[in-house]
Amino acid sequence: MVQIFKDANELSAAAAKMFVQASKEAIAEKGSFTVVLTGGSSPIKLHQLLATPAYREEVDWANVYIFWGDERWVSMEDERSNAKMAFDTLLNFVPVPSGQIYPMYDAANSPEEYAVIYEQLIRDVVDNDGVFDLILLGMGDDGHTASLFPGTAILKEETKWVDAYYLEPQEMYRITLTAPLINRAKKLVVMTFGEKKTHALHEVLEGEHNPELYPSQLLKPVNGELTFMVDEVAASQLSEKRR
Ligand SMILES: O=C(O)[C@H](O)[C@@H](O)[C@H](O)[C@H](O)COP(=O)(O)O
Repeated sequence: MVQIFKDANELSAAAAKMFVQASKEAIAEKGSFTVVLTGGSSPIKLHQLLATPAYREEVDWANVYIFWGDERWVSMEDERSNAKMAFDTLLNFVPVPSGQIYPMYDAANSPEEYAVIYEQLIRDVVDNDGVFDLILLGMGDDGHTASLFPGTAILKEETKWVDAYYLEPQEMYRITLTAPLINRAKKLVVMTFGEKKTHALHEVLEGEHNPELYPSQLLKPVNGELTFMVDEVAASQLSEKRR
């Protein structure tokens, strides 16, 4: 499903309502809400809204479990850290127990070792089937999502849930959930907006199937639902029927 909003503000407000609703449903059903946050700049407004009293008080944070979809392998003080961004914009302002926050980084391990540990953490905290209640994702200008970049071997991964690799062009390690795990989620939401995303969004949703080039095409939930929340500018090359 594609939802089109006037601008990033409207999109972020709708995403905040969706987050609240998803948390209520999951907690009513099984007592916990397991959510995966994304990096990049797209979720910043959503985070800031969730930290305001109107939304903050609607979420039962004591039962929320926070994971990440991907991370740049840098310390949590580094400006490039997705975890740092989430603490600075959301997690420092909401009463989620610190023991229920699982950054995708640990200085005591190598990225490859930590990928194995993180997968086990998901089995222990989420469930043995790796079904998250909500996975939030962004999309890069090139159609990547999480750290699933065009042309990388990780796009072919079929068994591991988490993996790490050296991303040559950025000269750093990335650690990421893989498509087989992401596609197990109950709810997958890709938030993306702005002119730089127009071309990739069109290719991902309406272009030829070529996930090697547009990895967001790998998003195909097995049992859950996939929603692209986009703004009018990003959607401007989509066919009429979507708008
Ligand atoms: O750590 C990362 O780089 C991300 O998690 C990545 O997948 C991001 O979501 C996209 O690159 C979109 O980034 P923007 O939101 O900044 O456009």
